[in-house]
Amino acid sequence: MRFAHETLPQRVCFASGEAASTLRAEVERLGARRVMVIAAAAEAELAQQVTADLPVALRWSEVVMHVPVEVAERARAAAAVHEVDCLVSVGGGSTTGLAKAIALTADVPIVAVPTTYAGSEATSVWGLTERARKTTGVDARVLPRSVVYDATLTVSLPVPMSVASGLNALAHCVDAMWGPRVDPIDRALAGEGIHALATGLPAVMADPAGLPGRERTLYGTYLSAVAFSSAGSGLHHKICHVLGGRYDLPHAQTHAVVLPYVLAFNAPCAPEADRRIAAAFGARSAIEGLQRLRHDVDAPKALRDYGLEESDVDDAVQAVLDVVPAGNPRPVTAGSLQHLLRSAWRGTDPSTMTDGKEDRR
Ligand SMILES: NC(=O)c1ccc[n+]([C@@H]2O[C@H](COP(=O)([O-])OP(=O)(O)OC[C@H]3O[C@@H](n4cnc5c(N)ncnc54)[C@H](O)[C@@H]3O)[C@@H](O)[C@H]2O)c1
Ligand SMILES: O=C(O)CCC(=O)CC(=O)O
Repeated sequence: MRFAHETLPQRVCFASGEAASTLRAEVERLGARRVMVIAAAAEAELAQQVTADLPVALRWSEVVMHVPVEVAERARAAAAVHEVDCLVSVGGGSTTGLAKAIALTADVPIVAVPTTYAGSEATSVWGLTERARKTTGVDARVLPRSVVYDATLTVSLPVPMSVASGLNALAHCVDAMWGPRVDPIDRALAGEGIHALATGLPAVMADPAGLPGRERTLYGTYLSAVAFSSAGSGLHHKICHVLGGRYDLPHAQTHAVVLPYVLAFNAPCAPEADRRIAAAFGARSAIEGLQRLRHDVDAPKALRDYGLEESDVDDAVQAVLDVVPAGNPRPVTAGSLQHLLRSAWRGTDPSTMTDGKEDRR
């Protein structure tokens, strides 16, 4: 066996019901005196609850999904004017993403308090959108120094958003199985992540106010993000980044819709991934396990429901072809991508994707 796996330096605190005291301790560990709290207006109350004891120099609420560069520039300028020495993000992936955009140029530490299952808090991946093009990169400076997971903060996340966001996390696990830098440790983390999410999300559906399902989903989220960050963006993430950046589609729902199509496309040419994903779901095949979960949680079904026009599909195919990751288990052609995206647009049965016999390497 030969591989090198990089474990990222980060403290992770699971602290249900104790975000405020845990966050304060984490900020004190960093010796911070001038904290910038980043929270969207919708999460202002949650943020106030957990940051009341911090030495706050600035509260920032302009948060936009996919982090447009002009929003990042305004936040960076404010952070500089207020001489902040620590960024505390309280919110979903959009909020964490803005903190990362600031840390990328200001080199100040982030403490992240996630309130969705996007997983950005546990990756060193940043994303910025400029003129409808989403650029992503990897930089050690954007990895939050500490993460505080408090499941009570996710109880207010509506069930449909919880499902979509949890499937965003599941997509990190699945895409990690064939990501460009995947190693056996990533696969092990991704398998445990799939198992946690596949049991956590139905529990959230059954009891949205209960903590066990929320805690399990957060645990799966963390594992998914570590696996994804190490393995890198595979075909699924590249497709979703094009759709999110170019057509401003909602991030989590886009992931939730596209995932079964990419899985159905790649699995026939990725037998080990198929076997591991199936085992994590307790199913005969990866796609059977994913489709069962999607049915049980009433997952988002079609891109046409989330703002993509049918006439955008051809344009999207060309844009994705430019960013297909090297080493995808199955060769990607304009024709296969066209079929994949058109199927995802309509929400047709993913098992109608071809079985890949003609492409098997
Ligand atoms: N860099 C990474 O590794 C990474 C990973 C995943 C996602 N992302 C980025 O994250 C963004 C998407 O994140 P997201 O899907 O979490 O969306 P989001 O952060 O935009 O949140 C979605 C919605 O949920 C609301 N919300 C958040 N927490 C809530 C709560 N506890 N209760 C009620 N409402 C709540 C928000 O106000 C918002 O309206 C995208 O820009 C994506 O690119 C980055
Ligand atoms: O921060 C980003 O926008 C890039 C990484 C990312 O979005 C992961 C994902 O697609 O869920």
